[in-house]
Amino acid sequence: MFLKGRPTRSIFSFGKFSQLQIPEKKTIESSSTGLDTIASFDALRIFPTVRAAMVEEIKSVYNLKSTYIKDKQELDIKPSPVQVAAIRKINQPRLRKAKSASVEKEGGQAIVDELVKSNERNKLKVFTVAAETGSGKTWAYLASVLSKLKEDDLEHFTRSELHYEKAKEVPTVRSIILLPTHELVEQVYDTLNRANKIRYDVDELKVHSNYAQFLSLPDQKDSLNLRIMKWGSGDPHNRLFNAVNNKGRIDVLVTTPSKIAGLAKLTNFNRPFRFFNFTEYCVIDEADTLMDQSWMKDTMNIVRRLNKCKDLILCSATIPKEFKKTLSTIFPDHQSIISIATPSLHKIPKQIHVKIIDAQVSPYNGSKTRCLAQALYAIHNDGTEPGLVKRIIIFVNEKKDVDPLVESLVSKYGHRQEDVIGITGSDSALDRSDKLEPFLKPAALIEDDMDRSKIKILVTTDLMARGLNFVGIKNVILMDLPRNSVDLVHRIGRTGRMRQSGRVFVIVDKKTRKSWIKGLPNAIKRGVTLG
Ligand SMILES: Nc1ncnc2c1ncn2[C@@H]1O[C@H](COP(=O)(O)OP(=O)(O)OP(=O)(O)O)[C@@H](O)[C@H]1O
Repeated sequence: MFLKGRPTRSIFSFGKFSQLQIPEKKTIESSSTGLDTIASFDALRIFPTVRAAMVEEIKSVYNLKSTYIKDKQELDIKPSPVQVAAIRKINQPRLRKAKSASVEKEGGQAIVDELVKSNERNKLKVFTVAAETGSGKTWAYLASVLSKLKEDDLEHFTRSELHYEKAKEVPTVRSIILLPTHELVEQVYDTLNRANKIRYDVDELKVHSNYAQFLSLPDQKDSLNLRIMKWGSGDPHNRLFNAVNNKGRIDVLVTTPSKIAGLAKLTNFNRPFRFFNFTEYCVIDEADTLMDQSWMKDTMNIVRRLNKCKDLILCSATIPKEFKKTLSTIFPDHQSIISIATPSLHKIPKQIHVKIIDAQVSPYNGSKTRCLAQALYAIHNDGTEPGLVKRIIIFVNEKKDVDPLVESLVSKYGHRQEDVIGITGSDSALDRSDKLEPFLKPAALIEDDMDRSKIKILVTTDLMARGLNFVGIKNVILMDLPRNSVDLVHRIGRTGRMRQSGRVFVIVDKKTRKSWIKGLPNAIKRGVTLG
């Protein structure tokens, strides 16, 4: 195993495929202050109704199968480290608009003061949020964005109720969440939708008096009542235009960069980007993907158009080496970049156990498929997850290998056709969503499974490795060594999410049986940062 870097911080280098930026010590230290003292969302600056809806949404999808808790209402939801670190830094209040120039300062000085304040109020701030997989980054940025939308509404209301009502009719998109795939658009949209529907009793929230009048409004007192829209693959462009033109502003638009970039090709709409002229908050999730060369053009075309954007939040579980350079070319003013990184960034959660299986030895004699079949048999019969459908995710590097592997597991190794599912980018969005469904919710009881499956195997590529919130998956098998350490982190991160346990089996053969990969399990156990 390569251990390099200063003795105090050993790095596990993923061979020549090492692509992960070593997290900066000062960033981690500045993000870590107070992590151990803040054990409740109440201690964080979150708009009260957003906090209430968030906690209830997290409870609503919590996987009780990994706990001894019977009723979700008994859950005590505490903020994860990235949520503490990100919300504290992002949700800083900006200078609010002064009612009138400060009377004691006459003439020029008052104007200068107001200009300085106006710059501060409207200056673009770029936040980078980096934390390990499954650590709750989605709510780390949603809590911040939704709080700002509510604070802005409160400010409108404070000026006058008429002003507040008029603001709702302005045809604009107030905030955008950008994600790389249709599945992630669905996932974040579903999270927002659930939170938006949560009913709360404002009286029970014990809110500060300056919220009371605002929160007694009919459209505030029972639920967040935000206008949330997903604009995914297959959704026509005029669906966005009609939504904004006919019903007024959209609070949160969840979409992909290519959807918005596609507006530029429209000839039958004048000024198709006009709805983004007043967008104030933008999140780029899986930012290292959306800012790599294949996505960069679309992503940056959008960011450049958001000339009223105040907060740009770049979020990811991995910071590749070139990411820092990319950022400094786009945002030369380093002062405007506020980096947030948790101590566990680029570390595999310790509750994930990694095992290397050598397909070169007997009885596999170099056949990785035979080795895989044996691993599946062993998992199937190891007594874990009793009574539940065991779900296993297998990652291969090449899309062309998915179907042949599915076929081989069924025809050669006796698995039932309905128990082995292959997903690639060639599948339609609808097919992918149907196939993924059993893996995106807690394990079902065998007797409740429509196919009476005892095991459900998903064979897929890195397309499904990023960001997807697989629920309660206990076994991930890497049929091929990932191309680099970024992909390794995301594949492994489909299990062991939010402090749950998980196992990862890495199958190697003479081509990939590098000496260093054998050091991976021990490096993870020792909490070594991946390079
Ligand atoms: N404070 C919390 N306490 C318990 N569970 C939480 C908390 N915050 C979020 N979760 C749950 O943790 C799971 C993972 O959250 P999320 O998908 O945001 O992780 P992530 O950091 O974005 O992962 P990835 O890097 O893989 O995208 C979700 O099911 C979410 O409901």
